[in-house]
Amino acid sequence: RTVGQHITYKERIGKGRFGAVWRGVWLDEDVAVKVFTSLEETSWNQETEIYNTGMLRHENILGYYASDTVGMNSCTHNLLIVHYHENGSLYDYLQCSDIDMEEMLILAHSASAGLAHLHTEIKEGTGRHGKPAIAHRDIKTKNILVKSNGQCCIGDLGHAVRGDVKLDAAPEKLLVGTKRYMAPEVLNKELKPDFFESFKYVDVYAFGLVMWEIARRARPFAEEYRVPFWDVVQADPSFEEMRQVVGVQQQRPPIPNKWSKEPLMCETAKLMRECWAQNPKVRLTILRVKKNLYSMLKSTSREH
Ligand SMILES: Nc1cccc(Nc2ncnc3[nH]ccc(=O)c23)c1
Repeated sequence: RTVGQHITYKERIGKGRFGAVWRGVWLDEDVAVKVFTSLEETSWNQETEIYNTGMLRHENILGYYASDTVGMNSCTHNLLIVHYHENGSLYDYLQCSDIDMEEMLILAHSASAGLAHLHTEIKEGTGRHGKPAIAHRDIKTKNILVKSNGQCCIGDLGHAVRGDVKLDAAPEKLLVGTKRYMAPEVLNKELKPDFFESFKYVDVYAFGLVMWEIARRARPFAEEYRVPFWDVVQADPSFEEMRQVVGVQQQRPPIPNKWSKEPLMCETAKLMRECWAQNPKVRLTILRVKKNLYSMLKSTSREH
């Protein structure tokens, strides 16, 4: 009896594009199990392969237990078993509570630390397996989870690509990710697939939008939760709609004037602007974003 059979399924907690997510118990551990239907085999394979890349364990990457295939006669199901987080996604978390500036910085910094770990190539060392640089390609608040310690961890690696493998650069293969969060170069179909850095620039653009979603919920200026471009494109926007708004008109989420009264909100606004710049090469690296957020975090009250 392989890993898949030992799971006790408790309740269905999510329904994504790729299969459903269940809360379960496996060997006394709370787990989340993503159940892929057989037609989502590629996404399950990709997410499994990425998780099995060496040295992918990190406090700000969604913890992986196992992948398994369980078959009931004809229909087989592919499973991905990960750590369970009661708070759910950052998208869920930001809906139900506003936050203070320190929480804002902890959420943003920890998410940037997870993305920085993905982006960073770690060379083989004595006794270390190393890891290739990895680009996520679907950064958004729904793919980031909130841990009980208030830090984020990055999930949903189904679209991730490694810097050390040749990518099938068929044009339609490059239009992955969530349209609302697509960078201008993706929407204008100007992405350079043979240049791995361009996938990192795409991640940083989306990270800027995530920072805006978090910052908007920070007291004393907290506003209702909104997704980026909530007021300029319709729900489930088309590719063409997003291309017009982000690619052609170069629109970005609005920075409220009242943020200029508070130095930390000013700096946060500056950071997100440097993430979502139209020209990919002008954007900060996620490592620089992480360092800036950490120095802002240190300047707030409690030590970190
Ligand atoms: N990428 C990926 C793969 C497998 C499960 C998930 N989702 C989750 N993982 C951990 N805790 C959670 N808590 C609440 C809702 C969730 O959806 C959830 C994401």
